[in-house]
Amino acid sequence: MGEQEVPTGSRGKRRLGVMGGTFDPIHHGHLVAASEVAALFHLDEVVFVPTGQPWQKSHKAVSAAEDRYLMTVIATASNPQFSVSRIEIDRGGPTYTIDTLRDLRSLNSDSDLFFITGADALSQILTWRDADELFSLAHFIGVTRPGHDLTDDGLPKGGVSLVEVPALAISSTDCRMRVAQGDPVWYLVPDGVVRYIDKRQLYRGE
Ligand SMILES: Nc1ncnc2c1ncn2[C@@H]1O[C@H](COP(=O)(O)OP(=O)(O)OP(=O)(O)O)[C@@H](O)[C@H]1O
Ligand SMILES: O=C(O)c1ccc[n+]([C@@H]2O[C@H](COP(=O)([O-])O)[C@@H](O)[C@H]2O)c1
Repeated sequence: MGEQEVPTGSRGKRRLGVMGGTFDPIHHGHLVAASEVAALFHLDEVVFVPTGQPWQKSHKAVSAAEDRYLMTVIATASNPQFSVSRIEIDRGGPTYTIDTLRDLRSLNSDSDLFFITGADALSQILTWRDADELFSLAHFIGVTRPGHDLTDDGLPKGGVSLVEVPALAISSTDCRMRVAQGDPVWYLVPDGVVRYIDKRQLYRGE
């Protein structure tokens, strides 16, 4: 991965990062990725957007949107640069990033959008709805993730930046399995999320 130039964006515009995910549960891999990209790309804010109905995960059980939303709020509450949007949860129906970017553009006409994805998600992006149009609405930033190759092969030139972030071999799947087996998730997810999982008895029967 070569050194990437940081896109300057439009003069005078806010720089709004968008971190989309199922967040079932949110973990430190998500938070470190967002924090690193915010610093490297001089973002004013990163909005975390929990998916409503992730259509490519429809064969899997996904926790209630309100639980995933609240865990995301708990995990991000202490960082003044981070916020959480209900836009995908409240829209209803299958979640498409193209709809989210269109909505965020009209709600934030003063901002350039930077969509943050891990290497695994970036490699699937051409399977997303209206993939061609995604790159005209936001600049995409792919981040390294252990076990996945980070590449922009086949993606529009100038539409994507690739960045290395501290490697955290954490996945939501692994966190859910650990809870199901009675193993700790302390320090993989924020403390408040450990408490929330316990309080709501999430992932116990999986
Ligand atoms: N450890 C990590 N390092 C870097 N990026 C990550 C990491 N974990 C997740 N991401 C990225 O965060 C976004 C949201 O991921 P998601 O909520 O699906 O978490 P996940 O750990 O991949 O979940 P699951 O194991 O349930 O598939 C995706 O773009 C994903 O690539
Ligand atoms: O738009 C699509 O068709 C699409 C298909 C799969 C995933 N996404 C988005 O990619 C992000 C990561 O998704 P996931 O399933 O890995 O949590 C999240 O914001 C999803 O809404 C988007």
